[in-house]
Amino acid sequence: MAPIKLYNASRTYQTEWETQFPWLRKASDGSERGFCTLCHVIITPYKASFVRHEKTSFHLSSDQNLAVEPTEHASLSYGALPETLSKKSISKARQLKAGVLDEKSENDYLQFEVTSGNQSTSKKIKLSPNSASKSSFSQLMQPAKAPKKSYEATRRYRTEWETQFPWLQKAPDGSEMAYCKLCHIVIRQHKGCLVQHEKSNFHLSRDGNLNVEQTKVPIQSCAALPEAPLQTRKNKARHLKAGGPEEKSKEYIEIEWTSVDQSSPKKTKLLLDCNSQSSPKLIQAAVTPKKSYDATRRYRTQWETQFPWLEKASDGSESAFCKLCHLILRPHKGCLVQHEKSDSHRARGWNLDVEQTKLPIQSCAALPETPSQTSKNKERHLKVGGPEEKSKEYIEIEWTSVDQSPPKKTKLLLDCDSQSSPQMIQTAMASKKSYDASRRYRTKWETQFPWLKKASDGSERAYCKLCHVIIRPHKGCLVQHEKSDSHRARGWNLKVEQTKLPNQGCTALPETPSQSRKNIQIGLTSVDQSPLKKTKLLYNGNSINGSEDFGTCFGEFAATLDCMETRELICELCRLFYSLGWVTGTGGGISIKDKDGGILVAPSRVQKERIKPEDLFKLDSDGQILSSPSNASLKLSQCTPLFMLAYKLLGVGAVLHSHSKNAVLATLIYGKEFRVTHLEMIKGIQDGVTKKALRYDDELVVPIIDNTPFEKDLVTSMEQAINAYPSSQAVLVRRHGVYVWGDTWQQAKSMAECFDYLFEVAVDMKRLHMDAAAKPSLYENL
Ligand SMILES: CSC[C@@H](O)[C@@H](O)C(=O)COP(=O)(O)O
Ligand SMILES: [Zn+2]
Repeated sequence: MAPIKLYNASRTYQTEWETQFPWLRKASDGSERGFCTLCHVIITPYKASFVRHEKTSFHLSSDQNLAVEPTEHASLSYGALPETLSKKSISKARQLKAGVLDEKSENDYLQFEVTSGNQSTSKKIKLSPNSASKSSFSQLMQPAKAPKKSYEATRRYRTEWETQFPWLQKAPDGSEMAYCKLCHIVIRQHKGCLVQHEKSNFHLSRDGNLNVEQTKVPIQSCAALPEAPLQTRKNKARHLKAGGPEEKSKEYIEIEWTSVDQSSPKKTKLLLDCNSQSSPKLIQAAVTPKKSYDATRRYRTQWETQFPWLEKASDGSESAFCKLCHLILRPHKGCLVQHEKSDSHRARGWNLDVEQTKLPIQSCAALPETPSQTSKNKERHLKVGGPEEKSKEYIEIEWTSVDQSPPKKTKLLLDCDSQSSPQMIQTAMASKKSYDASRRYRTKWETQFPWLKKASDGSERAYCKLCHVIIRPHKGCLVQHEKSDSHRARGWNLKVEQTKLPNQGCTALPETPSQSRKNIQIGLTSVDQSPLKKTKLLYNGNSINGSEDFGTCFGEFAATLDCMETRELICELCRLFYSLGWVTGTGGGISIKDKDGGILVAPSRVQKERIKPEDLFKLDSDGQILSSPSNASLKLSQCTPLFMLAYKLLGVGAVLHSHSKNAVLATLIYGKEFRVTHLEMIKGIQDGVTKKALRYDDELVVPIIDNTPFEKDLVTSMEQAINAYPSSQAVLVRRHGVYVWGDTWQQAKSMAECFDYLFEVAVDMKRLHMDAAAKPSLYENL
């Protein structure tokens, strides 16, 4: 292809040319070139070029001697979208010229419809009286002949160009012309013109291809893109992004890149010249991204004045973060404004925290009666001391911020046209009834959410004591908030304060310390900064010596947990017991009393290892339900009547129910009682009467009751067993499992482990034809 000749850079476009060439305008691409408004082509700024162009059949076929006079419409869209006279318009013009239509007499101008893509606009066409010769008039009278096909007219737009020029598409005007999606101009359907256009500053300034972001260079040694010039590299990168034809024949590396529209990263292949002169460094240099628009942006702390809900994102980036919506936002003021207007953000009501306290000005028109977004915006402007404040009247109000900081005074803008009264202001401000307005804060939520209190702004909203954010008075929102990273990062469960370690030779924490227990260990101060509280520190049963007071080892220093901690603990223990095979197949269960005496019980027929704190039921000491899970499909565990037996009869702190195979097998090798002796793990069991730990050489006896088709039918026999064996801390249920209890959950857990071990040993001894109930002397002679 012949190279495109560039015009002399010193040339400038002359407006007076337009007198001679009415179709001519200055090109809108920032250059000094001319633009044919009929053909939509750019022409070098030489008079000779225009003359030449005017004679081309391409132009003639468009012109038809019609001098177009741009109207306002035309100048507005000039240079942008194509404006092609519709055939209907041309034929009308012809008829006018020929005097077939009489509109000519009324007006020298004719209002024409000009089609541009799908749109049509009005335009005036001046009929040039001297332009057409008589012959051309008579020509016009003839039915329109198909114009002689010019070189241009035979050209076709080629879709395959789009591979090379990702900014390209077919002109939306139905013609065969090309169209730049970035510059919004029509270009001749000529590859040279496309290349030329791509190099123009106008286009380059709009070039969206400078956003390639290299994340990894998996190929280590390859020649990459040339070091210079920059534009060439950009072009290559672009070619690759577009998956140009070269890609197939050469080596490439895979890169990830993000598009200007911030959509998720895409993978693409980057072409490499594998002539091996270059190093990976070069690759890197070549593809090192031009900083995208966002990459150069910085978070600005001063935005927080205007947007009280804003903080810098905690992910180390320069992004902004909405404290209410927990959303990361682009560090762009426009985006923040946009976000603030969003329904989701407004539903979180950051701006409903203005509290009007006094109206010092007595007579003033205030906010509109039906407070629309505008009034909210007005308030906001005032809160942030917007520009209007300076020029208008205002009243002073006190308001509290979402961060619960001391009330601030601010000025409320008033439209001082004095039609309104302070009442109106009040009405205006009070009438912002939202969805939330009908909701009420419920104190009982605090049981489940210890970090919760009622917002102190007088509203019905909830407030997180840890995150210092106001939350909608909606349980779902509380649950949601509790799960949020920001909340969890603040360690809602750090409210136990360790005061002393009463005994030096004791381990404090259970073996698998969950976050809450770790917290006990590190002794954090209470979130609400209330005076020191005493708490009990767990002892580990390993330190027990036989016959020690069991309570000394467990009970006295056992940390009692609040409702939420207890809920968490049950979930954790369920997972643990599942892994031991104690609560598989939805069987088995756990119930623990919290420090306020509330009995927490898991739901029935659910996978116990997957339950969540909010799935638990809370009962009082009579077994009455205090709170149920919000998921109404959850039913109370069938084990509940059995758990309640131990609570009521023995006043214990926790009851566990295991379906352990060891327990089941043990019930198969014994009759009415499970008996073992002379096993070290017996020392891990408490005597329910003496409250002392059993000795190694004591005999451990556990009653065995027969199973029933329904769990609830075990109540009678279990009650009898408990009464008949007051020392026992467990009841075995034949072919079913075992119930174990303790004064604290730690005791119950620890004893359940010891029991299980002893059941297993007894079963294994039976396999070895030995009797675990027999004294060792029985075997001394073996
Ligand atoms: C596998 S079903 C087991 C149940 O019938 C029962 O024995 C049990 O331990 C659990 O009862 P649940 O009501 O699911 O808590
Ligand atoms: Zn069971």
